[in-house]
Amino acid sequence: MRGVWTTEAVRAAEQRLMATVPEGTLMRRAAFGVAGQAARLLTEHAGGVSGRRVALLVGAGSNGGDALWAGAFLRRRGVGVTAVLLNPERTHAEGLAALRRAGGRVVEAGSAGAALTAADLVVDGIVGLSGKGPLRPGAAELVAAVTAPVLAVDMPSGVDPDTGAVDGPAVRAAATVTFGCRKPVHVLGAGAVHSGTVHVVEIGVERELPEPDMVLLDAADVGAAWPVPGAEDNKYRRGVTGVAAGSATYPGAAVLASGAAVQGGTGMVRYAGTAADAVRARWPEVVATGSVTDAGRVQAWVVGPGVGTGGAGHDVLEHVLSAGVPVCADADAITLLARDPDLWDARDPDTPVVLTPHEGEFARLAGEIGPDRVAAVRRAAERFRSIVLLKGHTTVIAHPDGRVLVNLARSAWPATAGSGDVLSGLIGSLLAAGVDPWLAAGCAAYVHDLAGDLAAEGAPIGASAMVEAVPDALRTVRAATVTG
Ligand SMILES: NC(=O)C1=CN([C@@H]2O[C@H](COP(=O)(O)OP(=O)(O)OC[C@H]3O[C@@H](n4cnc5c(N)ncnc54)[C@H](OP(=O)(O)O)[C@@H]3O)[C@@H](O)[C@H]2O)[C@@H](O)CC1
Ligand SMILES: Nc1ncnc2c1ncn2[C@@H]1O[C@H](COP(=O)(O)OP(=O)(O)O)[C@@H](O)[C@H]1O
Ligand SMILES: [K+]
Repeated sequence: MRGVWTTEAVRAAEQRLMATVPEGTLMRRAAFGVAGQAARLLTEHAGGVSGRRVALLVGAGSNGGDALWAGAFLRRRGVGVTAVLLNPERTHAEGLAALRRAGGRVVEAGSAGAALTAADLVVDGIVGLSGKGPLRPGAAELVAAVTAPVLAVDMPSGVDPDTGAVDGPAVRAAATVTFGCRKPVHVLGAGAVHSGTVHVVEIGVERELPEPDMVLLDAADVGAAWPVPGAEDNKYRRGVTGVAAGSATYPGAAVLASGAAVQGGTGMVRYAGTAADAVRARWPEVVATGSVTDAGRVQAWVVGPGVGTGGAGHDVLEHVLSAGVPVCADADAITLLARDPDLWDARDPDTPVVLTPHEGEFARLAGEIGPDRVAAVRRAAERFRSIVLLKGHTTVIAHPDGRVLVNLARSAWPATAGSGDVLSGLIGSLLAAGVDPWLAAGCAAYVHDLAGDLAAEGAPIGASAMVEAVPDALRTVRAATVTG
């Protein structure tokens, strides 16, 4: 697992560390990391390092200081460096002196045109963790004139450091070098996209950090958590997943959710609903009945996709919530819970529930998300005493105790109709096997995204192709467990 820490936690850790090392040490370590990545990007985009040109956009604080020191290190490797000062009176003095000593040029924002046009790479040292709001007009004008790839120092300027929200002009980086650990800006919403490829440079601060505020799963974590049957297992011990999804109008939702549960490795899928024929036709291994009351015993239910929001859907949801086994409630089940909160009374308080809304369903259930997605999902998890998984390019999964797991999509190919049904089937499969519901949601989101990426291979796909690719995705994460 990789942690993500808020700026507040990073600053506190930085203060503790600063008391133990000589002044300027952390900045030089940070800048050395920036210079290394700058050299790598110059090689990639301009075919070499020596003789290439770099422009530094330098703001008023330590972020600008990092950029200036990085410029000084790049000078030693023969790079032509020009610093563009956005706020000359408040420029980091030691960093500026270091760059000048190393032979760097310095210009003010008004005369930056030539340096920006000639640059093979631009380093964004405008603003870092103290950033508030979008780029101010002077900085925005300079950034708009950039055509070369941008390397962001610590974070892309103009993005909110703690929410990743972009609310106006902001830097779009090819890569970001950050220090000690990832911060929310690197993994949430638009911030994740604006950060480009994120490189974490150790500067010592990482040793001072408390428990992370959010976590990201690695392939090896997912591989280790995904159940593997042992010699003692049989289909029942592996867990039986009930799927209450689909209808005569939407049989596809039933086929996709059931198929994903099969491919996710559950011992048996029991389908209950009016799309039984369609499910049997595509997945003969599924035991299908017409109603949840005839379904037989299951260890977890997936409920909602395509069941409709009328009386029949309402009754199905009520039955499933009162069954005393973990439930993944998706799609129409969420709309039903939003419309009729009394449905919650059917749930035994100890029954784990995983809610998997997309943004529209989330708004219906818990109100507008607002710019701070993590805070909104945390509030909803606490309010509904459920795991809440908010879908999107960044999937945010909160536990009622405040823990948050984040999954960053590899691509947007999974944004296709029926894709959510696949996710709910995978979650059901893990819940039936007894995997902790918060981890189950995180692992399913990871495998769902990976299956989408493997199926797509750079071309559009439908949700059925994602179901087909689940075994490949599971082989990939299991291989990472063995090798990692
Ligand atoms: N954490 C660590 O361990 C280490 C951290 N280090 C580095 O320190 C950085 C944090 O530095 P920092 O606190 O000096 O402030 P920083 O982010 O440079 O902002 C400067 C000023 O910009 C302004 N400003 C605000 N918003 C703006 C906007 N939208 N558009 C334009 N300007 C805006 C605002 O000034 P204002 O004009 O509002 O008074 C603000 O005070 C951190 O990101 C990392 O790079 C490393 O050196 C070592 C280890
Ligand atoms: N921009 C995106 N990038 C990556 N994945 C996305 C993006 N938008 C949506 N997704 C994923 O696609 C799936 C869509 O789910 P949902 O909206 O419920 O679809 P449906 O109801 O049609 O099945 C979710 O798993 C979501 O995380
Ligand atoms: K920056």
